[in-house]
Amino acid sequence: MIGLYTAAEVRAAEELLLAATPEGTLMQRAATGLATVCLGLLGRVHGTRVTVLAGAGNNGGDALFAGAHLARRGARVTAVLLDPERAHAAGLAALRTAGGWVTGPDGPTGLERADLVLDGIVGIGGRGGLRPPAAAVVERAATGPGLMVAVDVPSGVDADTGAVPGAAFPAQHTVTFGALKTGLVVGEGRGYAGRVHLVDIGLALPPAGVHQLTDADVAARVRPPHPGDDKYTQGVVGVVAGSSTYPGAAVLCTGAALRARPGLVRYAGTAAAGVRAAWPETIVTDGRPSDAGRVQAWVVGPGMGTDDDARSVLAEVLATDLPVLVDADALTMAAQQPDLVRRREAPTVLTPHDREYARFGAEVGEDRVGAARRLAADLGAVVLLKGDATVVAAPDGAAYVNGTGTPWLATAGTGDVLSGLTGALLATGLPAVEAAAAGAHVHGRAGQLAAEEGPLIASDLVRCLPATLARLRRAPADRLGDSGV
Ligand SMILES: NC(=O)C1=CN([C@@H]2O[C@H](COP(=O)(O)OP(=O)(O)OC[C@H]3O[C@@H](n4cnc5c(N)ncnc54)[C@H](O)[C@@H]3O)[C@@H](O)[C@H]2O)[C@@H](O)CC1
Ligand SMILES: [K+]
Repeated sequence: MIGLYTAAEVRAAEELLLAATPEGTLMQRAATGLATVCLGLLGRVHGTRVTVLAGAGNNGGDALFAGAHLARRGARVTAVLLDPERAHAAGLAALRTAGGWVTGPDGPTGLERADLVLDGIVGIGGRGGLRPPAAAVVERAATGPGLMVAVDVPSGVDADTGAVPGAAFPAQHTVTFGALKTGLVVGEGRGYAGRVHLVDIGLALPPAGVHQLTDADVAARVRPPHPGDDKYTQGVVGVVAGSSTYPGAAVLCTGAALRARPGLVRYAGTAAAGVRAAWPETIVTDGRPSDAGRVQAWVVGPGMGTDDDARSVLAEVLATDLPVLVDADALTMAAQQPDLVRRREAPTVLTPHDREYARFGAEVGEDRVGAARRLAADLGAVVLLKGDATVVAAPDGAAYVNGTGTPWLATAGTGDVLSGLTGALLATGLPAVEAAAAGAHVHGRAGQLAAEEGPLIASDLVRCLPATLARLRRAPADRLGDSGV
C-alpha cells in the first residue's frame, strides 16, 4: 500500500530529521532529487532553457538550488522571483554562482521559449488560491511551450485535500519530497499534478491514515479458488436490482458479480426473467430476497425504484446480519431512513456519487476524504464516494484514494458494475473497507483495459473483468496507481 500524507504529518517528520542533520541537508537532498528528475525529463541539458518560478519560502529554495544544478550542467536558467526581497538567499546565491539569470514577474521571464518550467512558487506552506502576481505568471507559463514541472506540490493546489480554490500550476510532472501528499491524488489536485515522482529525503514517517492500493495489494485480496473450494466457500452474492421494465441494471450488476468469480450469484426481483436470459449461471427468483436462498452478502439498489415495494425490500435486506452494499435507488431511500443503516451490526457499504451523498444532508465540498470519513462515522458504514479519484472511508477513519480509472468510465451503467463487483468481493469475506477499495481499483483497471479498444460501454467492463483480474496478478508489487485516458 502507498501511504498518503498531510502537510502537517510531513512537517512533523521533517522537524525530527532537520534536528538530526546539518543545516540545509534536506533541501540539498530535495533539490538534487528534483534536478535528477528534470535531467531525465529533458534528456539533453546543455543549451536548454529553464525558467524557475521562485516564491519566498523553502519551496522556492528547492527550485533555485535545482536550477543551479541544471545551470552547472549547461542549461540556460532564468529565475523569476515572485517576491524578490524575500527570496531564499542561499538558493539565489547558488543560482547566481552557477551562472543563472534573475528577474521579476514583469521582467524577461523566458517563459515564451522555455523547454522546462519549474514551479517553486509555493509548496506545503501554500494557503488559499494563488495571489494575483503568482496567478498571472502561472497563466503565462501554461500558454508557453515549456514542460511544466511542479516542485513538491503544484502551486495553488491544497496539499491535504486537493482543493484548487483559484488559479493553480497545471503540472505535467510533480516531483514531491519525502512522502506523497494526499492532495496530489484526490479531488481537483489530481488533475493538476500530472505524473508524480517521489524523491526520498530520508523522512521516517508514521503509518499513514490514508492509503492507495497497488495492483499487487488488490491481487493479494482477490484470491483465486483453492483446490478444496466449492461454490459456497468462494462466496455467494445476492443481487436485488432492476425491474421488469428496466432489467438493464440487474443484468449488469449480476454479470459483474459473476465475472468477479464468486461461487454463486443469486438474484431476487422483478427482472428475474431478463437476468436468467442474460446469465443462465444465476439462480433467480422473482420473489423477495428471503426467497432467494442462502447468501453471504447482498447488493441492493441499482434500478430497483423507490416505491413502497422497493422500500420494504430494502428494509428486509438491511435487517439481515449479512454485509450489504447499498447503491443508487437504495441510497435515495436510505438517506430518508438513515437509522436503517445506523442500527446494523453487520458491515454496510454505501456507494454514493456527489449528488447521492448530498441526500444524506451535507454537500461533499472540497475535502473529499474528509467528506467520506464524516458520513462513514455518522452512519457506522463504509462510504465509497465515487469520483475521478474514488475515496473509500471506514467509520474508524481508515481511508483509501483510488488510483485507477479513465474518464471513459463516466457512462451509463458503470456504477451497476462497480456494485456487483464489490458485492462479490464482500461475499468472499474481505473486510468491507478493503472490499470497497479493491472493488474501486479493479473497476478502474477494467475501464482502462476496455478503453484500449475505444469508447466503452458498461457491459464491456463486465466482459473485461476476468482479464483485468488476471493482469493484476501479474503486476509488479510496487506499481503506483495510474489512470489512462
Ligand atoms: N522543511 C524542510 O526542511 C524542507 C522543506 N522543503 C520544501 O519546503 C516547502 C515548504 O516550505 P515553506 O514552509 O517555506 O512554505 P512554502 O515555500 O510552501 O510557502 C511559503 C511561501 O508561500 C507564500 N504563499 C503562501 N500561500 C500563497 C498563495 N496562495 N499565493 C502565493 N504565495 C503564497 C508565503 O507568503 C510564503 O512566502 C515544501 O513544500 C518543500 O518544497 C524541502 O526543501 C525539503 C526540506
Ligand atoms: K510548487
